[in-house]
Amino acid sequence: MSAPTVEITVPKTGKTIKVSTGLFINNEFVPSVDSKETIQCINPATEDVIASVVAGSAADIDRAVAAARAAFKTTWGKNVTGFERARLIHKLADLIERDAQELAELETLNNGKPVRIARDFDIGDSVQCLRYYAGWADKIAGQSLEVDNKTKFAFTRHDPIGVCGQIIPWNYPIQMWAWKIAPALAVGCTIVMKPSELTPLTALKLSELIVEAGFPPGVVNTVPSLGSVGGAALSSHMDIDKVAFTGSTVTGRKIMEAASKSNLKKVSLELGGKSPHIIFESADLDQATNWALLGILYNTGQDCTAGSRLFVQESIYDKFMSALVSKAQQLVVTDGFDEKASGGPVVSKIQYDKIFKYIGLGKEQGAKCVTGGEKRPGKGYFVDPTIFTDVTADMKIFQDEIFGPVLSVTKFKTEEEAISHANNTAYGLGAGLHSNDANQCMRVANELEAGTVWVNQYNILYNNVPFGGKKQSGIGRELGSYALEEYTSVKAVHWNFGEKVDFPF
Ligand SMILES: NC(=O)C1=CN([C@@H]2O[C@H](COP(=O)(O)OP(=O)(O)OC[C@H]3O[C@@H](n4cnc5c(N)ncnc54)[C@H](O)[C@@H]3O)[C@@H](O)[C@H]2O)C=CC1
Ligand code: BAL
Repeated sequence: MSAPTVEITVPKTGKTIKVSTGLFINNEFVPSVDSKETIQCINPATEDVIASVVAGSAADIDRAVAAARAAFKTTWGKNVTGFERARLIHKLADLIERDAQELAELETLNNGKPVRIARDFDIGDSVQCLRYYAGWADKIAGQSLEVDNKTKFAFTRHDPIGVCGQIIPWNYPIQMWAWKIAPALAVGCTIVMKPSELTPLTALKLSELIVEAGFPPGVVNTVPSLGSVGGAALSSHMDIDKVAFTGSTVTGRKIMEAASKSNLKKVSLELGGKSPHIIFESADLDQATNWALLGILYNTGQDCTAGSRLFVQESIYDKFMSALVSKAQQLVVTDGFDEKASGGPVVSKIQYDKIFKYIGLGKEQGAKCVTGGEKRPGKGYFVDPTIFTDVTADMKIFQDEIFGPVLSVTKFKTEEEAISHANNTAYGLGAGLHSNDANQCMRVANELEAGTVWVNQYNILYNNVPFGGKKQSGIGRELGSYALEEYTSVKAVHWNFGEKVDFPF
């Protein structure tokens, strides 16, 4: 039996896109084994239901894992050359590039982000990410190690780790899909992908491209499911070798616990943040205001590296803040299909309510809201850029990840004070600083406790540069050659070509 489909007409091109709303297993769309539950996909700009997709069960995860294991043992894993893996990944990248507009519009409908950004940045980067890892696929190599010049040597193999569960969030549904599958496929792993229940549509559409690219059945499988069902089943599965996750720190802890209580699978976690962004008095103030706004408002603040705590040196504070607030008020937050949109709605009612809860807490705890912070009338989960000043370290808006367009600003006097404020957090994902003093840039970058530090810029990532967190922002690295280590298992082979052993020894 095949799975149902839904026809969705996207506003910009007026095209009608057919999306399968079932599970994608063994290169086919199929209904659930036992679940009658569905997940409703909402357009956050209008609050309309776009589609309902299957809510996969634990039994569906079992079926997908079995397909992935069979492929790993037969058509993928060590049974396919790196050259062939590269060819297929390149083909997938080409197909995504071909369908970029359609995919972008579907992404905007379900996630809310501006279609221009979805197409040119999220999808543009995803295509590059696939091509970057396609380049690695035929270059996965171990080491040859001298242990004894006469009778023995050793070498290592970098084997694919096996079947990988990949659990992705809703803030970058296509891009996180690409970041996860590209390195895994490049080294020869097979995949069971669980998209976020809030944004499953593009992962289902991308699954069609997996077939068209020519990947063998079972190499990539997609199971839309609730986190507490499908995500939990993947994390505790006895036949999954690795779980890669992007999402909240709370869920990251659950995944690690489930992994430790099941088969001790390898886990990589890309979690939350409360990233500091420091503006020193020598900075180019016009540029620094632009980067500060991009840091907090890109993707409507729904970004794990959002520069949500801004520290501004006292001597430039008034001038900087007046420019920052005036620019923030010029940004257009509206339906992502509107050409003028710099930002769209936040993804869901839950996220909208969470953001306004924190805005309320900021006001209650004595921070000064200098722009935004009010609900708009009408439909859609729109939150205007919101800036709080006079924020102190004891306030909730200073410590907690809000995941919305809400900036906390704190004034500082000295470099030491700025560093101390910046590191006063349980998180350690991103950090940024602006200064024209090269020695200061180097000193401060060295002191900041974060997996990524941006100097005189913010939030710009490249596929060849590693990304990940320290402290409670995560474990492991994505992107760059570092991500390959997350998906490989190193085997040491010791070879004897002459040494004899006496018996009894
Ligand atoms: N670091 C990041 O990029 C992200 C951070 N977040 C943070 O998390 C907050 C809550 O958002 P949520 O959507 O609830 O995040 P979440 O961490 O619950 O969801 C992310 C993914 O984890 C899955 N999941 C949920 N519970 C699970 C479980 N027990 N086992 C395995 N997988 C599970 C979800 O289905 C989704 O696919 C946001 O307000 C934000 O602060 C959310 C999304 C991305
Ligand atoms: N911007 C990096 C990925 C994330 O926010 O989840």
